[in-house]
Amino acid sequence: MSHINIFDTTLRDGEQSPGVNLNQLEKLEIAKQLERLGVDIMEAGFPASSQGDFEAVKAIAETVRNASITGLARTTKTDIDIAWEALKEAEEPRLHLFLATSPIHMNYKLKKTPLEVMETAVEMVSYARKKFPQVQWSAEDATRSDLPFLAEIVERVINAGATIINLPDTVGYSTPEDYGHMFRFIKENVPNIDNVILSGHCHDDLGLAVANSLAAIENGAAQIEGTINGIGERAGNAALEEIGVALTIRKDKYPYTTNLVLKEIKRTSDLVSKFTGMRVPPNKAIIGKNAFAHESGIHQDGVLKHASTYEIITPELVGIQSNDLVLGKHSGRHAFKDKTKQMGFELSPEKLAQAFHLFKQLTDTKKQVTDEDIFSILTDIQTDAETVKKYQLVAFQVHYASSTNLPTASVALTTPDGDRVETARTGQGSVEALYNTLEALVEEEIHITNYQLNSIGQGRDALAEAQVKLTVNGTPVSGRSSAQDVLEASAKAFLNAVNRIFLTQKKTQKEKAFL
Ligand SMILES: CC(=O)SCCNC(=O)CCNC(=O)[C@H](O)C(C)(C)COP(=O)(O)OP(=O)(O)OC[C@H]1O[C@@H](n2cnc3c(N)ncnc32)[C@H](O)[C@@H]1OP(=O)(O)O
Ligand SMILES: CC(C)C(=O)C(=O)O
Ligand SMILES: [Mg+2]
Repeated sequence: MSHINIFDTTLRDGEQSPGVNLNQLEKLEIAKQLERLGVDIMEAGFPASSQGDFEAVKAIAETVRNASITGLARTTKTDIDIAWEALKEAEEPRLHLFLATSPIHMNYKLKKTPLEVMETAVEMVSYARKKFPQVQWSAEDATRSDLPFLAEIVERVINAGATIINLPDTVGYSTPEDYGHMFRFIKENVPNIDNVILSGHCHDDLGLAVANSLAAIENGAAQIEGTINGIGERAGNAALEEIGVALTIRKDKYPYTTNLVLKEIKRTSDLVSKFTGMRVPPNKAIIGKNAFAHESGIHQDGVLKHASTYEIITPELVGIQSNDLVLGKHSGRHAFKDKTKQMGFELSPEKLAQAFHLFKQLTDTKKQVTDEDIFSILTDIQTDAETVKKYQLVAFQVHYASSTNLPTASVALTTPDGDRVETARTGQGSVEALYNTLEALVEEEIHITNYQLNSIGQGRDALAEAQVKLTVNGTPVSGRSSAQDVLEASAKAFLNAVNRIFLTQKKTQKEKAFL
């Protein structure tokens, strides 16, 4: 059976989703989880695009040992040099160099002739190979490129030293038949094509990304690129969990192996969803809440008689536990520590103590503490930047007197300089009153762009998770927090977002020296 390399780009193309803004701690947590999931290559970011991306890629390259780490670069020596500085400590550093080959992109965006594009690609691949043992070259917008031109440029970049050739459907325009045909054409018309690995990279603008990826595999691609939960630019990228499970469940049709550990899918999906704030729709294949739920009588009857009547995938295959009831009021530190390990967290002793304290507080007020609740506590704590100066919530109160009076919130905070400040404001609703008060207390200029409230699990005592997107002095940031009380979760999510600006500000100063 042939092997398919799985190339994950959640941290690069996935982070290009509008409104998504991951900090370094969150990126590292996702990277460690992708390693557990068994991806072969991880695209950790675009190092030359910002100091923040450079640092995150570097940290991931220095941490992850069981996957090849790559970073994106334009065809410029500066981008390649910066990428090398970020990636050189990786176990297997790899450069991902791209340049568009379609007439539309060459004419209107790059303003280069096909010959200039060809020469630039060859020169930069050859430059990159002096540093990197592996160079992947991507023909951006390959699916709208002239095929004979594509074949010629691919042949030349292979001669220049490219070791992987990626043919992306950048704008999600292709159909499975077109995409398969392009791979066959390149296989048949590029004489040195067997010296490299061919890769597929699909976007979901027409809802065909996974189907196109499978067509690429059937026509010679030995590497497939995608993201967890299918997040990414516009309608997103091919969802890797769907490709991994399709290759497993339909082995009869696709006789290929991957290194994916399918039971890590659920946890990976949960982490990505939580950190990006992009919730998974209930009907999403493989990891949606309804993916294994049977609602109608005839289906339920069938499943009770024999699960395979309506179930082609078992929840256990992708790591969904049927019974997620776990620790309770009387559990101690050892059991809790053991649980955190089982859930894939490696917490410092201080963070573990903090998590245990929150868990115990929750068992006092919530009837059943589930894995979902513990996961939420642990992810919040794991990615809380402890060293940064921050605003902290001391106390708050919201008065909702009657439907004729506006709610009033009073809040007390400690500021990054350690001062205590407090004030009160009204609003049309309780959350607005609270946010008006917080805005009045923080020094920074705040503009809220999005606010979402969800419950974690079920029941009237379920944890609330608030996610907020705002601009702080014009810089977009997002924050989240969970608590049993919706207002507490909302206030903490607001401060979580504002506090991120201190990380960003540190970077901005460095960035001046960097660019
Ligand atoms: C298909 C994809 O997903 S490609 C990856 C897209 N990802 C991103 O763009 C996210 C990160 N990007 C950024 O932070 C910024 O765009 C930066 C830092 C990379 C560049 O910022 P700026 O220098 O301000 O340029 P800006 O983004 O406005 O324009 C892009 C420039 O790169 C050029 N360019 C685009 N692709 C390439 C390429 N592969 N190689 C060389 N140059 C390229 C464009 O033609 C344009 O050049 P011009 O200024 O001469 O017209
Ligand atoms: C950078 C390239 C590979 C890309 O993301 C695309 O073309 O979609
Ligand atoms: Mg892409």
